[in-house]
Amino acid sequence: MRTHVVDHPLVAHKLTRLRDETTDSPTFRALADELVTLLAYEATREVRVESHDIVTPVAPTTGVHLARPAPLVVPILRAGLGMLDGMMRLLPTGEVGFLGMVRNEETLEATTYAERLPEDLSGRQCYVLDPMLATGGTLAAAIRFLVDRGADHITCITLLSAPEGLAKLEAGLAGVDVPVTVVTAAVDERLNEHGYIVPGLGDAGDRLYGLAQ
Ligand SMILES: O=P(O)(O)OC[C@H]1O[C@H](OP(=O)(O)OP(=O)(O)O)[C@H](O)[C@@H]1O
Ligand SMILES: O=c1cc[nH]c(=O)[nH]1
Ligand SMILES: [Mg+2]
Repeated sequence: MRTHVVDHPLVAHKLTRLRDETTDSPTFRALADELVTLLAYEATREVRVESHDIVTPVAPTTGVHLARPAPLVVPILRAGLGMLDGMMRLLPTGEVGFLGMVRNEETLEATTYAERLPEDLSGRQCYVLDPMLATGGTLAAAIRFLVDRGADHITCITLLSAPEGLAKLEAGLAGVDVPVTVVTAAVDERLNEHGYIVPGLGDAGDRLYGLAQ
């Protein structure tokens, strides 16, 4: 597993505003949207392209276009939905599959409550969107879903990651024969006793969409 921390002053600036507890929901949504577009630029560095002939007003030339099958973008509900538009701005011809997952706040175990993915992901590049990689349980389960269906290249985009979660994810991927990359805006200090990222930004889903029942 590779981890790529996007080191850019605009990312750091927007992330600081996102973390601030005084940032309201509309601003939080706008910042998450802007941040994911900046991260997506790095995350799509290995997106597959193929040669494509065109004619400019001056001369014929050969460029590239995105290869088929189209990449699959997978937001993890709820909070990953806040990253979807920002991602699709860069990959408008991508397809979208959905995974609904929630972490039990006592046991910190993730369970899946919704799944709408193509049955066959053979030969597909997948981009998983989830703002928070805390214990890593949610992303580990999401990656397993995609690998079981045949995905052969997986990139996870997160806004914040915890060192414990990155280590757990890497250990859990031992024996998985698919390249996995995590692209993140920051690796924070640690998890607290409730499994929250420190300093973090709190509950991403709640800050995007309000308190869950
Ligand atoms: O790395 P982990 O320890 O698994 O935690 C991370 C997960 O927790 C949050 O989701 P949550 O369960 O709060 O659901 P929500 O998006 O509906 O708020 C977050 O959006 C991640 O999906
Ligand atoms: O810090 C955290 C950890 C898990 N989920 C969140 O939304 N925030
Ligand atoms: Mg939540």
